[in-house]
Amino acid sequence: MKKAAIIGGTGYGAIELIRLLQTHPKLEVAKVISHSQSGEVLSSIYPHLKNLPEIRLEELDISSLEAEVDVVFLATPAGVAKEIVPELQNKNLQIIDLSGDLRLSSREDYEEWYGKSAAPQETLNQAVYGLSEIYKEEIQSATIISNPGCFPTASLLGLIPALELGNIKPTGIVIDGKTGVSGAGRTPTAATHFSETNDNVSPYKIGKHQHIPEIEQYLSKAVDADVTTILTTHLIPMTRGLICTMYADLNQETTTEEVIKSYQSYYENKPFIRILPEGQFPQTKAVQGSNYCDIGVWVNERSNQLIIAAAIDNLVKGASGQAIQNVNIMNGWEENLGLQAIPMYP
Ligand SMILES: NC(=O)C1=CN([C@@H]2O[C@H](COP(=O)(O)OP(=O)(O)OC[C@H]3O[C@@H](n4cnc5c(N)ncnc54)[C@H](OP(=O)(O)O)[C@@H]3O)[C@@H](O)[C@H]2O)C=CC1
Ligand SMILES: CC(=O)N[C@@H](CCC(=O)OP(=O)(O)O)C(=O)O
Repeated sequence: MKKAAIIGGTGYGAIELIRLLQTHPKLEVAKVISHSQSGEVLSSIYPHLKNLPEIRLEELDISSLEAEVDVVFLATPAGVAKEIVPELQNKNLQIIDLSGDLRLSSREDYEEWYGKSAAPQETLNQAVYGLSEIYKEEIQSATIISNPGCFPTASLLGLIPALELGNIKPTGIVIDGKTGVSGAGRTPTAATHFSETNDNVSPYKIGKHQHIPEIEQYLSKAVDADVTTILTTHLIPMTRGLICTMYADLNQETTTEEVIKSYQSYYENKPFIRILPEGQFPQTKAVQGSNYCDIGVWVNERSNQLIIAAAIDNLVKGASGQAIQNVNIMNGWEENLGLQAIPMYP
């Protein structure tokens, strides 16, 4: 059994890792590290964890991690991993960062979009982008994984097949994203508190969302040319779930049936991608609590455009589930270990 440490122990990403790893046969949680509440028992903060063996939150001791664990998950806000990972990166550890700190290859882009100083270039160079279905080969030999953001996960999984297969033009792609409130983490803000989010749908971070450069970086990689795109994110009154509905111009006339077949073949043997049959579209409830990404497509023959919708659970495929999937790939294990639960419904 390999051992994992989780940094950022009292956050949503961390408790989702703990939930999922309960059923993992080859990886167990050995240490949960908290900068704000070390010494506390985690179930005193999260009562749903009460019947697990006691998890006492610990302080971070970077020097002892290598001797105690094999895998380190950083489920911390932007700005934390860029300080910690450089101290861990040449030790015998597999490191998975759930934040945006290591996702952008350009330090200037990070500083512009995140408003913080970037990680050292050497750390960025060693980090592999963990979009599991697309970069499996690179992930297999990685020691540092930069886990994708939630909107990038859904939009890249939805768009990359059509771009790589030449179905759509790389210009003028529009991504309309909607997310549940848990995407903003546990600390409440004026924008996320109940009376602001309940009975409301609101666009946010228009033109400024930190996932825009991440999406553009990997769309550009898919076509080997610079791609710009529009992402508009909306906060909606639900706890979990995220859906991106995307619009792109087709390169040539085609049918929904043909595009579905091409997606099915692109994602053959990818256990977490479910391509929906013609006439069906993804919905967040159908993936809730699971690592699935459901994708539906439709050719709008009147405008010669492709509509693609992709739904995930932001905390599972959008964060902790994909992080575990990446550890499975790095270790040569079955990709679905710890991730076999079917979605919760209704
Ligand atoms: N929520 C989501 O749907 C998704 C989240 N992510 C990313 O994953 C990461 C974790 O997200 P999430 O768990 O939702 O966020 P939370 O805000 O719920 O948790 C983050 C945790 O990090 C710790 N932390 C906060 N500030 C600091 C600091 N200055 N130094 C060290 N630790 C700190 C805290 O835990 P403690 O005090 O116990 O150390 C905090 O609870 C973030 O980078 C987020 O952007 C990515 C995709 C989706
Ligand atoms: C509702 C909400 O605020 N969601 C967050 C999700 C970001 C996230 O979790 O990803 P990073 O790791 O890139 O910060 C947002 O849209 O910024």
